[in-house]
Amino acid sequence: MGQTIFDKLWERHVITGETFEPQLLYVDFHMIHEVTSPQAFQGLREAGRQVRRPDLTFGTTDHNVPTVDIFNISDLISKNQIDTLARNVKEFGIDAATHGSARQGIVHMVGPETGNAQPGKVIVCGDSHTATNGAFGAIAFGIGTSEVEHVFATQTLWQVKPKQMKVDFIGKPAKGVYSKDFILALIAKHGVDAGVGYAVEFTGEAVADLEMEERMTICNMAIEFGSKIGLMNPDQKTYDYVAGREFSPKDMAAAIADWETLPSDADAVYDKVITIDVSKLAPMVTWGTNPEMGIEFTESFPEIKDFNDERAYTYMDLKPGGKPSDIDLGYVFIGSCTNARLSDLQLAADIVKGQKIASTLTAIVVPGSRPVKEAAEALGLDKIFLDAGFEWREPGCSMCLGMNPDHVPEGVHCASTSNRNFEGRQGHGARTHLCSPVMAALAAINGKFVDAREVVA
Ligand SMILES: CC(C)[C@H](C(=O)O)[C@@H](O)C(=O)O
Ligand code: SF4
Repeated sequence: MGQTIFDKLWERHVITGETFEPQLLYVDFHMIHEVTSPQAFQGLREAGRQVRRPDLTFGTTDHNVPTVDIFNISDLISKNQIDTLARNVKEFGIDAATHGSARQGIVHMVGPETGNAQPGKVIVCGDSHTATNGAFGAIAFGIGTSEVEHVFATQTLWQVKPKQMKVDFIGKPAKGVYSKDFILALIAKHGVDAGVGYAVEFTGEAVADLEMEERMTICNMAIEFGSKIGLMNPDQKTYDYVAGREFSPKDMAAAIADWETLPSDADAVYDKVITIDVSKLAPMVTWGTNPEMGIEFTESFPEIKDFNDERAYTYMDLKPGGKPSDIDLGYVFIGSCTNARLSDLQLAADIVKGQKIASTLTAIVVPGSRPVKEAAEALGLDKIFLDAGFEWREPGCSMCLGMNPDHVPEGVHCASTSNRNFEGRQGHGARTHLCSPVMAALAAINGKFVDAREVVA
């Protein structure tokens, strides 16, 4: 019987234990950030332990980073977490993209950018969007703080092998429809719980056609589909992305020869298969308070079917039957580990170029990392955004979640390229509408959502 990429990677990493019982997995790479690592370091210290493989561990600061002046951290908890990370990596001998350094960025951007995200690896991080790295053909998943401590001490982790699902994206998308729309459409159709207990392989010609950055957007939101693990088969685009980075393999030819054995076999068996024809998709916009509460731009907000819908409509101050184009937007946020890579900013800048944002709203662009910020500035994208009336910020998680000074004001509707639209996620009473970077850029210009298919040539 054929094997999936997931089977192959799992098998390579099991140290001990029986299938369907907890098995001890070897961890190839461990990313850490300032929010979920302090207690784990403290645990090590109290037990008199060291980090077993500091060379396989890498840190960055992201969640608490102020994006106007990164060194002016007025919130004491934030400052303490950022200072603590700097102290801990120093004490335990870990390499890090420290505050303000050239490699700094959102943790799920730093792994790929430094060449640490590679096919064949098991990658973990104390953060739920770690599956972003799965786009490289890796098993990558988020872990809790006690597991972070376990990985520090042993470079291993106990895990039960999950079931497997294949999500086949077939067809070619219309212009104006992006990978963000693929994943939002999958979640809207099947729900935020559909992936619970599964490792999800995203595959099909529509995935093969995507560039690596667009692929990462899909794997990033596996957790919004309920799955800790989302992954893709590596191909030439993957190898080209990994090559030439700081931590890419010294012998790329040998690495590629191995990576070519990883993709799922044609006769591999899955516990569940979902097929989505992306040629039938339209740009997506969420109307409610979880990522499943999303519709195609041309649809109306659905009828109330349960208490959750009722509560979401009240929180969002919207009504069934309304349209995305009716939403009175006051904010636009282009950022986050879902959609703040260079290609996202380029797509948004192409829309914005030579235009002005609507006078009724505030719009900010927050590059996901310093390398992205610098590359964007080298291309003059910062000027395009600034000329249009956007703010151009320092990299960090920013307005994706209210852990730093960037908040959407209470009651204000925000078009956001991030991944979560929970109550209060972008600030107390903030009303988030998830969408692609192009939909967000168009919304900034028009003051309301418009159909990207009618604008993108
Ligand atoms: C703060 C962190 C633990 C959290 C996560 O795990 O995802 C955050 O990154 C988020 O996106 O909600
Ligand atoms: S950008 Fe948002 S989703 Fe990504 S790690 Fe930061 S807070 Fe989490």
